[in-house]
Amino acid sequence: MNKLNKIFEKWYELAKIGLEKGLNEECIDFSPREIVIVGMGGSGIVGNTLEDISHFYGMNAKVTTVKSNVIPFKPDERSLFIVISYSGNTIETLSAYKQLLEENAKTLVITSGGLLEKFAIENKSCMIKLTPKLLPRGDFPEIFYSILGLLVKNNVLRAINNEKLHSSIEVLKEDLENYAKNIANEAKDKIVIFISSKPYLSVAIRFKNDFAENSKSISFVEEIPEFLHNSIEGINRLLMFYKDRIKILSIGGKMLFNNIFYESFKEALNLKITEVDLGSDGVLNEIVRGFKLSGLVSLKLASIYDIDPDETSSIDVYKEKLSSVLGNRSF
Ligand SMILES: O=P(O)(O)OC[C@H]1O[C@](O)(CO)[C@@H](O)[C@@H]1O
Repeated sequence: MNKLNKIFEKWYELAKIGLEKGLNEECIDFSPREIVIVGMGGSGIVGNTLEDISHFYGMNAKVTTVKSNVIPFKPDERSLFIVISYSGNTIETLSAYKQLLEENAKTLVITSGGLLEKFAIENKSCMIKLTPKLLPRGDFPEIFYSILGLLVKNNVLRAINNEKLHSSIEVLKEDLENYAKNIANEAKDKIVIFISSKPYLSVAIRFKNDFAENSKSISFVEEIPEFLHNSIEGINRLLMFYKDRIKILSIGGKMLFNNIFYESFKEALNLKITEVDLGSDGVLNEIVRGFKLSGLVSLKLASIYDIDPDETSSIDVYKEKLSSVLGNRSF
C-alpha cells in the first residue's frame, strides 16, 4: 500500500492529536485583528479552509492566506502570522518567514522539523510540532484542527465550541469508499471543472490539488457567480468540441443559491452538472467530509490509472532546480 493511503487511515487520530495541540497552545497573548496563514500546497490550503470557516461562522479577526515567498504587506502589531510547512524546508515559506522575522511580526510556526523548526527555535517563535514521517498534504487534519483549537480557545472563533469541534472529527470515521469510487469513475479520462463558492471553495481547491498531485490529472476551479460573468463563454465553446471529455462537478453549489439562481446557472452551461454530496449537517462537518472525499477520490483515480499517488516527480524537479540556483544562500 502507498504511503498516502496509510496516512489517510490515520486522519481521525491526527485530527484528535491536532486539536489537543491547539487547545493546549499558550502562544497567543493578544487579540489578533488579523490572522495570516502562510504556506504552500497542502499547508497553504489550510488558509483557504479557514477563510471558508470565517466566511460562514464569522471570526473576531480577518483571515487571509499568503501562498508566496513574499508577504505583500506590512505586518500590523495586532497581526498573527501562522507559518506552516510540514517539511520545514519549503523555500517559499522559509523566505516569507525570514521577511516576517526582519519585520518583527508575531509568528506561530507549525512544522514537523527541517530548517523552519531550526529557525523558529533560534528566533524563539511559538511553535506547534507536527507528527513526523508523514507527507505534507497528508497531514491536513492535524494542522487544521490545531489552528481551530487555538482559535476557539482564544475566542477568535466563537461560533464553534469544543463539542462542535469534536463532533466534526467523528465525520472522519464515515465510510465514503463506495461514493468516492463512483466519483472517480465519473472523472476517469475527463478534464474536471470544479464549480464552487465560499464556504466550500477550499474543498474545490483541495480536489483540484489532490487530482493533480495524487492522480496526476488536470482539473480547474471556477467560482460562482463570477464564472458566469466570463469563463462560461470559454467553457461552452470548449464543450462544442470536447463534450465527452469534460466533467463539471459542483462542490456545495446547490446549497449556496436559491432555485432561480441555480436553475439559471444550469441553463447557461451546456453540460449537465453533477453535485458532489457533502451532506447537510453543518458547514464545518461538510468541509471536513469534502476533504476526506477529495483524498479518497484522488487515490481511487490514481489506482484506476495505475499511478503511484505518493511520488511527484515534476514538483521534485522544480524544487531541486530552485535549491541548486539558490545554493547555500542562507535564509
Ligand atoms: O508543507 P510543506 O512541507 O511546506 O510542503 C508544501 C507542499 O509542497 C509539496 O511537498 C510539493 O511541493 C506539497 O506536496 C506540499 O503540499
